[in-house]
Amino acid sequence: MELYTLLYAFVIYSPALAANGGATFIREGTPLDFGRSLGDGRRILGDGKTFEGLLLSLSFGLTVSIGISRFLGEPWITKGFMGALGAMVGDLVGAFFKRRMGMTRGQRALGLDQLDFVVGATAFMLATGVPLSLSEFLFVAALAFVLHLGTNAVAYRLKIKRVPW
Ligand SMILES: CC(C)=CCC/C(C)=C/CC/C(C)=C/CC/C(C)=C/COC[C@@H](COP(=O)(O)O)OC/C=C(\C)CC/C=C(\C)CC/C=C(\C)CCC=C(C)C
Ligand SMILES: Nc1ccn([C@@H]2O[C@H](COP(=O)(O)OP(=O)(O)OP(=O)(O)O)[C@@H](O)[C@H]2O)c(=O)n1
Ligand SMILES: [Mg+2]
Repeated sequence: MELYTLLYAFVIYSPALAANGGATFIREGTPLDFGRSLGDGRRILGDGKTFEGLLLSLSFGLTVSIGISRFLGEPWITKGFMGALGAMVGDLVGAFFKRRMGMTRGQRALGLDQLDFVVGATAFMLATGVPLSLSEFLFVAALAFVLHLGTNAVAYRLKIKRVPW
């Protein structure tokens, strides 16, 4: 794949990446599941998924979308935002499965933690009519996996994240 294609893939996923990073700045907030549990006795989503985190992440995602739209054209405000929204929905689906598997908030789920938001962003961007190739997806997934390990270790040291993963 050409370098240009890789750069393009990174740019169109950047609202989603920024959204996922943005939520981390909220350490406590109103849980999206309002503290409710399912029949299995476990929380629907848990305390790590809040209204405040969702709002902040979408604001970051929108800001970056507006930024990339200056180069890619106005439709990217919507397309980028859909990527950010998809990332956060993917993160919620990931948390839902973690709770169903009996994992507590912040417990490590290698693979799921790094890729839930990339899968969500991809699904939402495809639904918005963004043509994504498998190689672009695989590139961004691999990049997000490595970046996620790095950013989270740094975010933990800066006391932004509770756990280093
Ligand atoms: C390649 C290796 C091994 C290391 C790379 C090290 C690296 C990239 C360091 C960057 C360090 C940095 C600037 C850290 C700041 C700490 C921080 C704010 C981290 C936020 O990200 C945490 C993480 C949360 O994920 P989780 O909730 O699922 O656990 O988000 C992961 C995000 C990504 C993998 C996407 C890439 C993110 C970034 C490059 C930085 C974070 C982006 C923002 C804060 C958004 C900025 C947006 C605006 C509008 C200014
Ligand atoms: N919708 C969201 C997503 C994230 N966060 C904040 O960002 C932190 C890091 O997000 P993430 O790593 O995705 O959550 P975890 O703490 O790992 O929780 P879970 O096990 O539910 O994924 C969360 O703890 C929470 O403080 C939030 O407030 N609202
Ligand atoms: Mg997550």
